[in-house]
Amino acid sequence: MEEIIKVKNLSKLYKVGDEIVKALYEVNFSIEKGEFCAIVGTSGSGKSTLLNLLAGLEPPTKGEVIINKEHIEGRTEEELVSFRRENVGFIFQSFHLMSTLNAVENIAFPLSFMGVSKKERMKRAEEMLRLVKLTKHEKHIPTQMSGGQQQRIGVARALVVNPKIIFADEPTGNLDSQTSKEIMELMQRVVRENKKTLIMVTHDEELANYADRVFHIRDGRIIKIIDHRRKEGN
Ligand SMILES: Nc1ncnc2c1ncn2[C@@H]1O[C@H](COP(=O)(O)OP(=O)(O)OP(=O)(O)O)[C@@H](O)[C@H]1O
Repeated sequence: MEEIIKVKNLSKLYKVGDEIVKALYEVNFSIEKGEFCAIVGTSGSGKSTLLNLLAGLEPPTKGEVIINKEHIEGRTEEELVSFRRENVGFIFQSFHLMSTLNAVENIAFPLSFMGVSKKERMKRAEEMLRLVKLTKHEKHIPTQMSGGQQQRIGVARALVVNPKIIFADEPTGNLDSQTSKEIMELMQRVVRENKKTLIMVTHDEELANYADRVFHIRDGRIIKIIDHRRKEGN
């Protein structure tokens, strides 16, 4: 199995007044290509901090983040911008769709920064629209779609750039429980079919169980890792 993410002794400390907050403290793990991993914990446990360090959105205080055999800690902001563009897709809690663009244009949007021709952008966006089963809503702008449909567009948009890793921070935080399950099933399916690696942050243990492995985090430390793959005999 190919290792896509490895972290070694990863820590993020914040100084607040005279106090040092250990948002993340000496964390070690690795993730294989094609895994769907959930990071679960209560508010303030360090989930978003971990996601931000893995995605190269923030530098660690100490330790190593190795993505696809390359160290990303210690890189300049400019280098991180191109690292993210080439390797990473994001799915957000509040969807972050462009209100004036329709469904297919929203999906195509990230490709406009990558020198892809308009014809090719639309072709790839249409493929993603089919993947998330929203072809009938191609021309709908975000306000003409439900929350669940908007997040399916969010999933398609994250995939259109063909990233190695997709990060999702509370992707169903704004959705009802039934729609949340549908989005989890969609993410599980597209990750499997497209052999993508997905790292999702959630405070919801039930939704976390859709993942192959669940990392439980408390006070900035990983306290246990539940592996569902073993149960299935894989
Ligand atoms: N910029 C910052 N300055 C100081 N402390 C911070 C900063 N960012 C996060 N923290 C602290 O680090 C700890 C972990 O925060 P983090 O945002 O990672 O938690 P979380 O598990 O994602 O929480 P939530 O579910 O509420 O988003 C918390 O104690 C938080 O107060």
